[in-house]
Amino acid sequence: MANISISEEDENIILQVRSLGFRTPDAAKYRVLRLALAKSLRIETPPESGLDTIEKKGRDYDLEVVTGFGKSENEKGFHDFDDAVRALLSVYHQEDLFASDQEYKKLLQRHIRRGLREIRTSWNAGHNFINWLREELFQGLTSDNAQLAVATETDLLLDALAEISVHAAIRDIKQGIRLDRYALYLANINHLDNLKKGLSKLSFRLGLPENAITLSGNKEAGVVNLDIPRSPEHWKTVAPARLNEWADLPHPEKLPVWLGQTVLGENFNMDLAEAPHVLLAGATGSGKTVCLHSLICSLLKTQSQEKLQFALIDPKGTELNAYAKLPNLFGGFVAKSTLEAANMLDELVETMEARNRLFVEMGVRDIDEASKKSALPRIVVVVEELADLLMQSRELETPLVRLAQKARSTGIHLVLATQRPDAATFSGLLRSNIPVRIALRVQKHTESSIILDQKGAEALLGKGDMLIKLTDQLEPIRVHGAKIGDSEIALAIQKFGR
Ligand SMILES: Nc1ncnc2c1ncn2[C@@H]1O[C@H](COP(=O)(O)OP(=O)(O)OP(=O)(O)O)[C@@H](O)[C@H]1O
Repeated sequence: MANISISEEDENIILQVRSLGFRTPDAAKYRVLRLALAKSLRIETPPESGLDTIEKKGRDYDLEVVTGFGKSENEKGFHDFDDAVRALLSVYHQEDLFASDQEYKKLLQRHIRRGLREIRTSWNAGHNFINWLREELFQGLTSDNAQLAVATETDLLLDALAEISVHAAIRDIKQGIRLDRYALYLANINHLDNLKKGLSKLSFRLGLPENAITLSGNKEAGVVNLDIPRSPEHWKTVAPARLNEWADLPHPEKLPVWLGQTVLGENFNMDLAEAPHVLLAGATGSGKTVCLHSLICSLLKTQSQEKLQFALIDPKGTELNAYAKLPNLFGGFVAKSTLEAANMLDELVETMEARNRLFVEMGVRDIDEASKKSALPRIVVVVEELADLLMQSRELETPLVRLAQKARSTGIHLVLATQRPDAATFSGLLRSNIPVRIALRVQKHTESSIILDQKGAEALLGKGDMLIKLTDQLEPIRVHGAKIGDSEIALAIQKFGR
């Protein structure tokens, strides 16, 4: 029987695709050879004759298993599509390959070797295999074929769902900013349990990291939303211009803050005055500083100097420099050293107490009532790295806790950022008084639990992908931030300065 010989390198890539791409180490290897053939046929020029020689031979594959050549139609387990392959190659090479088995085998081997070489160079185990397949095999297709690509993806999803015993119909697919949202109709309610339990297997099966796929409710009965992330090349960006557009709208909130857009692209904003304090945590590089900029710039763009002051504490000394020239900074500067931070926190506690005394004299309960009689600015306190601050001086937790417990009614609000969400940084006393939590991507699910009281942040996509929990009762909302840069910050400061 005619054979297809391949090199040792090619045999290695077959093994890799099988175990790391398809993620089924015992899948038939000939599937990878067929993939290589498809890949080679996508190239317009015929494979060179140089491919006929190989340096280090790997092994031979029987054509019988690759195309079904020589198998009788009645034999079980193999579909003989040798005729189809032969016809394809005949058209491709403009020669009748039904006339010569030898010529057919030679050209088929060239294609397979070329295809495997292409796979070796364009895919590696770190890539998302499904996305790679989509790009490599379906790129540049007409819209009809693009629909075919979507259909293939949908089939893959349905197959993967069937493997975890979920039989579903896809009601709708919406392309979000970084995720595709599949609305799945489950005829049998028991399948919802299977889906919940099988989510990580589903992620694995679709070539995604564990927990990458998330589930949420849908208004329609029997329907759930499955959010499946796309690879970063296919993300849409949330442009910083969205913040400007949002800032131009009327805002009933006292301290409106825009943090980005939800999965399907709706603006996400909240009222920091109602929060009334926020923890913002995520691993290094997850986008904390950029998110802080979004928060600060929202306030600069919507508030005036008479209504708002910032108290800025930046133990790293590098992240909040852009705001050093703000006209009405609390204390007049950005606190960087431990001593400066300690003094600033003490002054904030004194301000809180002085305001409380003033409210008693005025016969009012809080800043809202007081502001009707005399202008008092709210104060937003930003700590850029809580862990650094507390490591330098553990005592600084005391004024922070006092502010967290009592400052709300006096119009002082805390925004505490940290890249180390551990029990030492975010102690029980702070936890119970900081209700709003923003989690960017973290390393471990235990860190996610410290921030949100549940896992999930370890599976975020980084770069401003976040889960926001507004109160203890609500499920966190997924939001993608905008990359607010120096020019947006400069413009926001200019607007506030006026
Ligand atoms: N919303 C976003 N959209 C796109 N890219 C982003 C976004 N947010 C952050 N990034 C990218 O991630 C990088 C790191 O962001 P950032 O400096 O905010 O992280 P960080 O969590 O503060 O890191 P560190 O703790 O090390 O300071 C940015 O330089 C930017 O390239």
